[in-house]
Amino acid sequence: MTNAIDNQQSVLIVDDQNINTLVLENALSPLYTVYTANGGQAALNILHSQTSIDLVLLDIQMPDLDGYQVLLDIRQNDATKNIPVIFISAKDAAEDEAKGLEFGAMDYITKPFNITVVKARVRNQLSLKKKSDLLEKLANIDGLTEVPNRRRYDEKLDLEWRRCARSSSPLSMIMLDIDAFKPFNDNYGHSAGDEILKQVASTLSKKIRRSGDEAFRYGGEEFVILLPETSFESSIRVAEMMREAIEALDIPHEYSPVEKHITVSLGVSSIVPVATMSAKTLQEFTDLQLYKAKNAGRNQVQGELLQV
Ligand SMILES: Nc1nc2c(ncn2[C@@H]2O[C@H](COP(=O)(O)OP(=O)(O)OP(=O)(O)O)[C@@H](O)[C@H]2O)c(=O)[nH]1
Repeated sequence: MTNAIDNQQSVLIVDDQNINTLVLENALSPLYTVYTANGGQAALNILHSQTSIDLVLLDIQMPDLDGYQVLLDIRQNDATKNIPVIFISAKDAAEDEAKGLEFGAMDYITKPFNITVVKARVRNQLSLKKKSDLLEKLANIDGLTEVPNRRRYDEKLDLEWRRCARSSSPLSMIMLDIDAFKPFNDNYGHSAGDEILKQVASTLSKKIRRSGDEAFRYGGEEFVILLPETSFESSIRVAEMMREAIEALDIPHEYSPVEKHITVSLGVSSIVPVATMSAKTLQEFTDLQLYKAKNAGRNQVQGELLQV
């Protein structure tokens, strides 16, 4: 295995014949980070680990899991379903190639292969992968604040809801809304308002320490933070820390009825999700906590455990 270099794309070569693996590895490792597996199960072990793979070169006939079974697993798994696969096989009949492509492979190379052609096809697939990764990233990021957007939040909420339900662990949510943002915009101007949104987003992102936690722009001047596997008490502490951090920015707001600087209100809730319930239940309950914080005078955290 070659050491990963920053920004270098990664290729996983799967073949039970060592000689094929060696030839491919020699040709590709000067250009990419290369991983190798000598069977289907070994390939899935690599793909299911944290390693990020950009392309799989997959043999079809292997003694344990064959290439079709590996490809099926790749497509069924959320974390791997978008990884392009090139079949590389001695099965060289037109119907084998058609079957491989219909199965979901992006390309099909027959053995014995010409290494220059393999390199060109690998380069083409990796170039497409780079573009689709970029589009995926842009589709999930809020253009103004550069934090993940509502679309990404909807996906993540659904994913974490199901994950926490499986492990019976709490999922917590914080909803945060800037206080008196309308008078800020009205008096300081819309672009000054945009700057505040950027500063709030960046402060929230800095305050997020655990790897599973994430802040999203929910819409307008509202943000939502998801904290998987986090207790209600811990989430209240995180919310209070965020409130203090934004207040500490000390951004003047002469027209706020709350303080003479920018403040935020936060609602917090937690639940141990059950698969039969909708994740929106938690969202609506957290929104209710935010409403309580606004009604109780703003610049504060309100929360309640959601029990089923
Ligand atoms: N600058 C800027 N303003 C935005 C953006 N999205 C929403 N807003 C403004 O956010 C303000 C939200 O105002 P309201 O919902 O009345 O709330 P508020 O004045 O913050 O009052 P409370 O939330 O009750 O404290 C409106 O003036 C919107 O125009 C944005 O992207 N940029």
